[in-house]
Amino acid sequence: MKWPINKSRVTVVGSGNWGSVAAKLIASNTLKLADFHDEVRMWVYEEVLPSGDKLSEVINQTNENVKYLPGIKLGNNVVAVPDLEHAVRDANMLVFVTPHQFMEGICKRISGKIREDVEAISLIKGMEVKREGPCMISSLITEHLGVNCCVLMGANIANEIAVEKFSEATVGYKENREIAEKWVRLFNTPYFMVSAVQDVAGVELCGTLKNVVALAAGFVDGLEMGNNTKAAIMRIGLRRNEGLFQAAVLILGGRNRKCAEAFARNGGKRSFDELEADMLQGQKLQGVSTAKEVYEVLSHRGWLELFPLFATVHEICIGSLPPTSIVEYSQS
Ligand SMILES: NC(=O)c1ccc[n+]([C@@H]2O[C@H](COP(=O)([O-])OP(=O)(O)OC[C@H]3O[C@@H](n4cnc5c(N)ncnc54)[C@H](O)[C@@H]3O)[C@@H](O)[C@H]2O)c1
Ligand SMILES: O=P(O)(O)OC[C@H](O)CO
Repeated sequence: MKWPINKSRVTVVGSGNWGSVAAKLIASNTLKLADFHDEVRMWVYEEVLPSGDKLSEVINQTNENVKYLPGIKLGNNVVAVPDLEHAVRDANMLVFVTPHQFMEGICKRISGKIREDVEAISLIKGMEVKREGPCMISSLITEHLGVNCCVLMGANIANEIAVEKFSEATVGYKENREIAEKWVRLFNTPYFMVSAVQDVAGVELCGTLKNVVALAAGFVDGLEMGNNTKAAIMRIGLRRNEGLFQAAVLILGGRNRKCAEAFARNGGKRSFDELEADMLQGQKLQGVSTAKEVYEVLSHRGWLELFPLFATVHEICIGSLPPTSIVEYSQS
């Protein structure tokens, strides 16, 4: 039998809720695609479980991420690796899917320790704000690692994709259509339909800002204002950017919305840190820090009045405004 000489090796950097589902999707495809090695390494930020066992060892024994995706088999070709450098060193396709606040540290740790021919993709929603301005996570990866970085975003709640309910996502790429199509083949399944567009910034921004919109929706739910109010808040707040966010606002079933609902129900008396710790069992909220980052960018540029929804969400999150402001500002 003749094997292709240049088979690609994939490593998933991250093993939370979406990271584990991404590994499952990819592993189902590498078994079928002749130009990929079957094995998919998944970097695990090591944790000791209440049983005293190490998470990475339990994943390899049970083929399940018992903490972040319990009850779902990842595929026998997924190998959990707790050593970050070991996880990435042989891969030429790196899939980044950690909470965004950890990415800069991860990039610094692996800089100079990856193959020269690496192609990267980010599934991460978030941004870093520097003195020079905002930096989306795909740009952060490119800057630190010197690699091309696509993005994959969509109306994707990981737990639903894990049980193979139909959904879709978009790969955003800069120039190389061939690479984008390779990523599409790696992720696409009958229940996860992936397409590609030549627009990294648009795809990544929609995915990222959706988490702030989801907080606004959660505040309205917590105030028990109903669906009409929720739709009105979205439309008024985003009127200048309606088209951009039409798809994003549909994704309201996730963790950001849920925690924001609890925050508003408690009248803002319990912080998001507390709610995250109580409600998410180690999973991380991205919307609250994204709201802060977006606020800093808007404030720096003098654009706060142009994006009242984003500004109000941040001020509610930090306790400068009560949750009811999400409705009041729209009425003014
Ligand atoms: N979960 C979803 O439905 C979903 C869907 C689409 C996109 N996303 C995005 O994917 C990204 C990753 O989210 P997730 O759901 O896979 O993660 P998660 O919130 O479920 O899990 C948190 C992860 O962070 C790890 N972690 C904790 N402390 C760490 C540290 N100091 N350094 C490095 N890692 C640490 C944990 O081990 C765990 O793997 C986020 O940007 C999120 O917005 C999530
Ligand atoms: O659970 P959330 O709120 O982080 O949302 C999950 C994804 O970002 C939805 O696309």
